[in-house]
Amino acid sequence: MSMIAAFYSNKSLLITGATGFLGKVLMEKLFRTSPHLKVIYILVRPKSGQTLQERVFQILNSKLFEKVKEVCPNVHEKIRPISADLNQRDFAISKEDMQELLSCTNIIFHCAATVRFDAHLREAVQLNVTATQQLLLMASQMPKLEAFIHISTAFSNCNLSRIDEVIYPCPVEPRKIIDSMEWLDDSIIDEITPKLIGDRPNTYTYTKALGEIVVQQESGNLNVAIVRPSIVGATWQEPFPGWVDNVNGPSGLIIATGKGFLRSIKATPMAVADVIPVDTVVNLTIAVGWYTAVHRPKSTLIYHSTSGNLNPCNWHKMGLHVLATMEKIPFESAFRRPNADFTTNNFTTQYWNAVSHRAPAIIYDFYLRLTGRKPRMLKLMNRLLRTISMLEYFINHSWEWSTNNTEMLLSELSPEDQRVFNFDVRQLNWLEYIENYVLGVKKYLLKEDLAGIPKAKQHLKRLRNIHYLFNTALFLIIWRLLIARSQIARNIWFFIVSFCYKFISYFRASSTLKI
Ligand SMILES: CCCCCCCCCCCCCCCCCCCCCCCCCC(=O)SCCNC(=O)CCNC(=O)[C@H](O)C(C)(C)COP(=O)(O)OP(=O)(O)OC[C@H]1O[C@@H](n2cnc3c(N)ncnc32)[C@H](O)[C@@H]1OP(=O)(O)O
Ligand SMILES: NC(=O)C1=CN([C@@H]2O[C@H](COP(=O)(O)OP(=O)(O)OC[C@H]3O[C@@H](n4cnc5c(N)ncnc54)[C@H](OP(=O)(O)O)[C@@H]3O)[C@@H](O)[C@H]2O)C=CC1
Repeated sequence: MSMIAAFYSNKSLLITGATGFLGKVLMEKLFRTSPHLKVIYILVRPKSGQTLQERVFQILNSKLFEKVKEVCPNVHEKIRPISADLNQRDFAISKEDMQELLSCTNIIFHCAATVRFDAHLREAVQLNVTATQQLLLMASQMPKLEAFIHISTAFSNCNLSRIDEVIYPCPVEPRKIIDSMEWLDDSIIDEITPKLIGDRPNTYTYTKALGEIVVQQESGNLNVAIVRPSIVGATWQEPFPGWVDNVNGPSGLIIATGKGFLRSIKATPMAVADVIPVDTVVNLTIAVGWYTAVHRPKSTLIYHSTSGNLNPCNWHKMGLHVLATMEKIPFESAFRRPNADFTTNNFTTQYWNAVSHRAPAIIYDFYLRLTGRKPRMLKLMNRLLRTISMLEYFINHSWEWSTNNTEMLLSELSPEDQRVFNFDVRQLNWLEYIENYVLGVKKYLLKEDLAGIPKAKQHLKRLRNIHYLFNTALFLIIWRLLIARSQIARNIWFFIVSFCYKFISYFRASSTLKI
């Protein structure tokens, strides 16, 4: 019997960010391994015209939750959605709901955040710092609370190259930042943002670092722990391999590559691709919840959920595996054949952006115009290039994360728990993982049917022929123009033609002699 699973039985949990990528996998695993847990409260906001109930219904009826329904048929009774907006005072939770949360919650998993790299500092501070502070305040009024688990990111201190499982200070105290956001206007915030974030690449990593300091400073007597995942990717094993449902991190780039939009990207090929499967992060998080509640460590422990120091894979290897898988399992209706490469300096990046990204988009838009349709490819390409420019920082640096606490926790688990809540990334086979990832992107994100693979292959063959035809035509046109304008080109042309003529004559003569 798993000790961790037994621990969560009869517990009331509170999860923020449960509708997000990580939150959903966390809920799924908790229900599947501890079907006797009492209730999971989730803080949800109405979104895209959907009520809370509709959002929960959609999650429970998704493919991800299929296995849960087998072991926990009354799962819908055990999820209690609470209307909340983490941007509002007291999260805009009703008095009755607040009362219930305060009196019943045993464990909190705080996953909600804005993960956008371009979020305005005010918005990022509100969600990643102020909301964390408010949640800690709520937690301090929960008499039954046993543990508070905060999900941060391994990149919160990405301005350092070696990162230990400790909280690093920031020059300006989070409380001062929170205060200033209340009275500074947007234009001044815009002006001071670069100075505040310093050598971090965006407001996301900066505010996640502030969030950690808030956890450290304001947790009082609570049992608190922080989990820091690196780049979270599709599931490795559970509930099934390759599940993913958003375009963040590598997933969007896998789509852009498979559909033939992305042809080159500035990267350091030998830099570590610190991708970590979402189920590995979730297993660690659940184990951390158990350990923090049961063993009550004296200080706030930080756990790195990273792959680089235990089972490294670099971008070159990852890129090759992605492309090789796309040969076998192509995506449908590709714009061009998937054939991406890494560039290593700004000049070649700009060159390939012009030649391989913008030029084909302009040509395609011209074709759309000719056929009476609305041009859209250049706009799409520019958005993709903007997205890539924001991700580039993470594929051009390497970090070394220590994982002492994570390894300590693994050694504390019983063999059964090590199996059920496996977060030992050393067992990950990258080749297999990437194949499943690409397949998962195709099935769960793009919703493409595997029966369409032969047609997709046919389409790629057609694209290859168009590519050859286009290149040959382009070569002939350029050559023709050169011959018309340059004596040197004409001389080269006559030299090649006479050489070929002589070669054929010689070949003919020698074959006649043999007879
Ligand atoms: C020799 C061999 C060679 C072989 C070579 C082979 C080469 C090829 C192999 C290729 C594969 C190898 C793997 C390489 C992976 C590298 C990944 C590194 C990730 C590092 C990540 C993170 C570390 C930190 C981890 C954390 O701790 S945090 C979690 C991560 N957080 C994020 O990843 C948020 C990012 N995103 C945003 O910050 C917003 O998305 C924003 C960008 C502002 C746009 O924002 P905006 O333009 O306003 O609008 P959106 O609606 O958001 O999106 C607008 C449009 O862009 C699309 N799109 C959004 N995203 C992405 C995305 N990723 N990739 C692509 N498209 C995306 C979206 O589909 C929409 O398309 P559309 O609808 O227009 O068609
Ligand atoms: N994905 C990754 O690569 C990594 C993620 N992390 C961390 O993991 C955690 C989860 O990330 P992930 O699941 O990928 O992110 P998602 O963007 O998928 O999920 C974010 C969650 O936060 C919720 N949320 C956002 N704003 C509000 C709000 N105002 N009120 C209530 N809820 C809100 C979202 O709700 P809604 O559905 O309503 O938008 C959603 O449930 C984050 O803390 C992130 O920093 C760390 C490292 C890497």
